Amino acid sequence: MGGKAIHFGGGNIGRGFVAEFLHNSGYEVVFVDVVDSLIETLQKTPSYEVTEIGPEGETKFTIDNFRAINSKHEMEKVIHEIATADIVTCAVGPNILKFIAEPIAKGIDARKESTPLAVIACENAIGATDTLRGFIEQKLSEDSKSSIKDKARFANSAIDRIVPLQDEGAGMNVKIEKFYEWCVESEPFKPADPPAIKGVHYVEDLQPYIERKLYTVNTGHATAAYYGHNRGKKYIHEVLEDKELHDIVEETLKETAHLITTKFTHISKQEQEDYVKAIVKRISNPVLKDNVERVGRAPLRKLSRKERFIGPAAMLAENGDKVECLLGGLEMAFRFQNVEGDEESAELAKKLKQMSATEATKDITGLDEKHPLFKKVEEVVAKVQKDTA
Ligand SMILES: NC(=O)c1ccc[n+]([C@@H]2O[C@H](COP(=O)([O-])OP(=O)(O)OC[C@H]3O[C@@H](n4cnc5c(N)ncnc54)[C@H](O)[C@@H]3O)[C@@H](O)[C@H]2O)c1
Ligand SMILES: O=P(O)(O)OC[C@@H](O)[C@@H](O)[C@H](O)[C@H](O)CO
Repeated sequence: MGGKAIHFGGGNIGRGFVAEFLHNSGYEVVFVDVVDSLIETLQKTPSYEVTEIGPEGETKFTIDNFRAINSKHEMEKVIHEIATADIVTCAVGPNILKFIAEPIAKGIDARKESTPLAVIACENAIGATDTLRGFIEQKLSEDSKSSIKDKARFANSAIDRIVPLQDEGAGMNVKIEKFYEWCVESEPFKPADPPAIKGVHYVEDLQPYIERKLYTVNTGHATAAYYGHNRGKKYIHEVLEDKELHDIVEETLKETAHLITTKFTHISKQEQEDYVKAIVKRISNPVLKDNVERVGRAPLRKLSRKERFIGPAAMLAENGDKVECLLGGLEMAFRFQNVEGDEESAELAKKLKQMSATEATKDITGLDEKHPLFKKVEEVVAKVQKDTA
């Protein structure tokens, strides 16, 4: 075990989850970020603490054996590190993948290692590594493209662990829930073994894992966040303490549970019910103090075609199944406008002002006008537009 892992994004999930696992598996972690203060602090800090909060109390881990590079100022260094690394991971947000592709491509071009680089994107999105790969391929030399299997292997992943915003003054330390699930595709590494990262669950077929995660954990979370924001709640656990909103979250997850158990027939109704129960318990945890604005952040991304509302609702509507609760959460997501510090929420407000309901539905959700869900979503958009005019 051991080796070197380059991790893009020294934020919450990066420091708190991905780096913890890589560190505990013997890898030296090189953080790459664009925030000067973050990189400077990491460079001055020999170690930081990850505190896992579970039902039986807290467990602390010390993370050391890391370095940090600012890609805004030292791109050549980043490229050199990638050329000599074993693994590249990232947790930067799905919209940032296009910006980190160039140094990865140049690092792959410069590789002389006999083993391929493992590239694993750790974002809340379906096929995030494939998306990153697409951007990387646009920047790769023809030589690397023709021998890509020898130079890099790309595996999608599904990553689940709640890392809330950290307390002011916490420095680099991260408070995190004890529960975790990190599933990674095994197929792309064959015939070699996948990277030895303790705690990673390698799977042949990631689709059921990522869809179940996004359309249960994140659909439930987002429903709570958008209703909560609308009702003036500060934290997710406060939303779940409200009986009416608690029921709304549970009813919404019955709709997505129907989709999951009919689409992936190896997941039984009982198994999905237990999964939902565990998730409602996780997001109700008051110790996490997870802000509704963090969970609702970037509403345009969350309202897009494969995301937590439109993704499951579209598939359910195609089968003529019930989507009313998902539409309720969707309405609240459309109402998440002009939230301080959230650029997408301002852009959402602008789009809803400037476009007709039909145009806004097409533009924001990516739904085709002929799709069986389209009219229902268009009605929601028109209603929000009328109320917020
Ligand atoms: N926090 C969670 O509970 C959680 C759980 C699972 C998955 N995720 C996913 O992980 C990703 C990151 O989430 P987070 O909560 O850690 O966010 P975060 O904002 O705490 O961290 C993102 C980091 O990426 C950095 N970054 C931005 N642009 C960059 C660039 N061009 N190069 C390098 N770094 C760059 C930011 O400066 C920041 O430090 C998201 O896709 C999120 O959906 C988060
Ligand atoms: O990270 P986002 O913005 O896609 O979604 C916000 C939260 O739902 C998310 O970060 C969860 O905490 C996480 O996905 C739990 O595994």
